[in-house]
Order: sequence, then C-alpha cells, then structure tokens
Amino acid sequence: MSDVTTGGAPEGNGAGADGPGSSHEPVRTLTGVPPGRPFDHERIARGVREIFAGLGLDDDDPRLAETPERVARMYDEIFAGLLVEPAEVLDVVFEEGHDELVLIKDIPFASTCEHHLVPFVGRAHVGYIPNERGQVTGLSKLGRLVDLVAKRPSLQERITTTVADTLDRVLEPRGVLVIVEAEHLCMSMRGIRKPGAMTVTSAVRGIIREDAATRAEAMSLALGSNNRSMH
Ligand SMILES: Nc1nc2c(ncn2[C@@H]2O[C@H](COP(=O)(O)OP(=O)(O)OP(=O)(O)O)[C@@H](O)[C@H]2O)c(=O)[nH]1
Ligand SMILES: [Zn+2]
Repeated sequence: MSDVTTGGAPEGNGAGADGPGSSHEPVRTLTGVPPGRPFDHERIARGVREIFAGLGLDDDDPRLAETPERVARMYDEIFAGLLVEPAEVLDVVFEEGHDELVLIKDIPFASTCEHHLVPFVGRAHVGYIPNERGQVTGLSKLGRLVDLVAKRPSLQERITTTVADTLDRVLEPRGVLVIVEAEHLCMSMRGIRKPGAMTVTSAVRGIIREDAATRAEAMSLALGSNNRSMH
C-alpha cells in the first residue's frame, strides 16, 4: 500500500463516526453541546412527554412509559453528526499518484427532515478527481462522510453541498461530484402523498463543474446502469 501522509486518528478511533462519546479525541461541535457529550436526554424526554400530552396520550400508559427516554437515546445515534465536524472523517490521505476520477456509487444513508422531523432515505454517489499530487483518501471515508453529514436534522440540498464542500476543502481535489437521491417520508406518508417520488440533487466543484466533457463523463458513471431514478 502507499504512504500515509497525514495522520489524524486511526480507523475506529476517529471522531464521531461511531457516535458521540465513543471517541477519546476532542471533537469540535457545531451546536454548543460540549465536545463528546451526548445530548440533554432529560430535556428531550420531557419534550416527548409534552408531545404525548398534546396528543391526549397518557404517558403513564405502560406501553409508552419507556418511550421518552428511548427516543432520547435514539437521538444520540441519528443526530450524532451534530457533534462532529465532518472534515474530521477525511483523516487519511494516501499519495497514490492517481489523477483520475474516484467514485463510490450507491452509498445508502438515512437522514431526518428538519421541517417535519421524519426520515428521508436514499443513496449518495460521491466522486472526486484527485489533486496534482495524486492524493486519495480511504474509500470508507467517503461513506463515513455521507453518514455523518446525514445524521442531523437537515435538508437534502444541504447534505449534498456539505459533502461536496468538505471534500473540496480537505482534499483540495481538481474536481468533486456529489449526487444524492432520496425519498422523503414527509412527501410519502402525509402532505402531498407521493410515495416513491425521488428527489435528486447534485453539487459539482472544480473541473467537473467547469469542463462539460469531464462533467458528462462523471455524471454518466455516477448515474450508470444501477441508477433507477434518472432513466
Ligand atoms: N428543498 C427541500 N424541501 C424540503 C426538504 N424536505 C422537506 N421539504 C419541504 O419543505 C416544505 C415545508 O413546507 P411548509 O409549507 O412550511 O410545510 P407543510 O405545510 O407541512 O408543507 P407540505 O409538505 O406541502 O404539506 C415542504 O414543501 C416539504 O416538501 C428538503 O430536503 N429540501
Ligand atoms: Zn419534511
């Protein structure tokens, strides 16, 4: 294998990919929650009890008794991305001399719509053209990046641009392509009720944005035969 040129935390000890509190490394926080600390469970549980009260449900009902604390514990996992700066997962770079497209397709993710607090789920296709030094990151890091960025209350467009901008900033590649496809439960189970409707968003940077031929090639690889929604 090639040289590891930038260190950072080794695999499995990195910030946040396994959830807040799992790392001994200090993490930067985006929300004012102290580094590495889980969320305020008591407050979240109180909020869930308030929702039950608003719905006229009896939280003394033994079937619901554990739910507020259970929801609070679940938020540690599904909102873990609030506690970690996404750039921290791109902590390994190899000097590989590779100067053409690296693309991972069909990275599954689940996120939470910040408007309705219900899930949206889908797949991301993430690619980049390495910088002049041919530096590449570990393949798993692209999956971790998508995962982490999705684990916040968010919008699909923000996930797409955050993944693209983080790759752009940390790897300084010549180009970046991110395509996200997702089904939003707020559009399936309620409201407009269009189950199966897929939202597709993209973000391109560098030569993939500027050069039409490079963009066309990257797009066609990303949206190749596996892709369901663009045909
Ligand atoms: N751009 C964008 N919009 C989203 C996303 N997730 C949900 N939305 C939309 O956010 C909008 C919120 O609209 P509002 O009119 O404030 O809320 P609402 O009355 O519940 O809207 P309806 O969903 O149309 O019933 C809706 O149009 C949702 O479809 C997302 O990831 N990106
Ligand atoms: Zn929504």
